[in-house]
Amino acid sequence: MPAFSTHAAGTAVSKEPDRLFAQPLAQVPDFAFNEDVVRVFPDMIKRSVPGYPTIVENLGVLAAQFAQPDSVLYDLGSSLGAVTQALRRHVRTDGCRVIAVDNSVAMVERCREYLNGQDSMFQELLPVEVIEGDILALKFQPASVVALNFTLQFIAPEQRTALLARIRQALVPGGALILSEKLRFNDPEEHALLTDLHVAFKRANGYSELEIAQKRSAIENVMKPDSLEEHRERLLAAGFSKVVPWFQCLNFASLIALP
Ligand SMILES: C[S@@+](CC[C@H](N)C(=O)[O-])C[C@H]1O[C@@H](n2cnc3c(N)ncnc32)[C@H](O)[C@@H]1O
Ligand SMILES: O=C(O)C(=O)C[C@]1(C(=O)O)C=C[C@@H](O)C=C1
Repeated sequence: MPAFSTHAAGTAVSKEPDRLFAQPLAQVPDFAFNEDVVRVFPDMIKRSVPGYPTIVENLGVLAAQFAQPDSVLYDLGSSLGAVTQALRRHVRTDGCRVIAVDNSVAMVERCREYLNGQDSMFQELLPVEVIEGDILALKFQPASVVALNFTLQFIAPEQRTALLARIRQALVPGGALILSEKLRFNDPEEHALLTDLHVAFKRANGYSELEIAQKRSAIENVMKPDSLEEHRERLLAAGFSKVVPWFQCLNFASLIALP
C-alpha cells in the first residue's frame, strides 16, 4: 500500500490510518493537535467529519467569488493546509496571497512540507505564508476571504465573539468569512438523531465502538460546538450583516458570513 494519498487539491499527504483510540486507555487524555494526531490527521478528519472533502474543495470555489484584488486570504487553524491548497488552486484574483495560521508546531511543520510539494506540482499558485501562532493574537491585514474550517469550536466560547469582530473589521467590501463547524442542536430529539447518525457514519468508516467512545471523551473538554442559532446571533453581534448556510451533512455545517 502506498504511504501517501492525495489532498482534494492533488498533492501527496500522509495516508497513515487513524488508530489513536483503538486500544483501551486507562485514562483518555484531552485531545491535542500533537505529532501523533498530525501523522494520521488526513485519515482522521475524512473519516470523522461528514462532507469534509466536499467542504474543502468548494471552499476554493466560494473563495474565488469573494476574493478581491490585492488582499489577503486567511486560513485560520490551517492544520495541514488542505484549505490553503484549495484556495491556491482556485483563486486567480490579482495580488491575492494566502496566510495560513496554526498554533500547533507539529501541524505547521508538516503543512509547510505539503505546500512545498504543491509548489513543485502546480504552476501559477497564489503565494503563501504559514505562520505558527495563536489566531487570538493575530494582527489582521485587509482580507477578502477568511476561512475558519472546524477551528472556532476549539476556541474558548467566551473569546469567540471578539475574534469574529476582529475578522469582521479586517474584511474588505465584497469579502466573506467562511465558517465550518460541528453543530449541536437545541431540540433534544434533533440533537440525539443527528448524533446517532454521526456515530453511524464513523462506524461505517471503520471506527469501533471503543474508538468512537474514547475519541468522544478526548474531545469533550476541548471542543465546544454551538447551535446554528448561536452562530447566527454571534456573527450578527460581531458586525456581520448576513449569514447564509451553504452546506450541511448530519451535524456538520458550513456558513458564509458577509461583512
Ligand atoms: C480541526 S483542525 C482544522 C482543520 C483544517 N482547517 C482543515 O480544514 O483541514 C483545528 C486546528 O486549529 C488549530 N487551532 C486551535 N486553536 C488555535 C488557536 N488559538 N490559534 C491557532 N490555531 C489554533 C489546531 O492546532 C488545529 O490544527
Ligand atoms: O466530532 C468528532 O468526533 C470529530 O472527530 C470532529 C473533529 C472536528 O470536527 O474537528 C474533531 C477533532 C479532529 O480534528 C477531527 C474531527
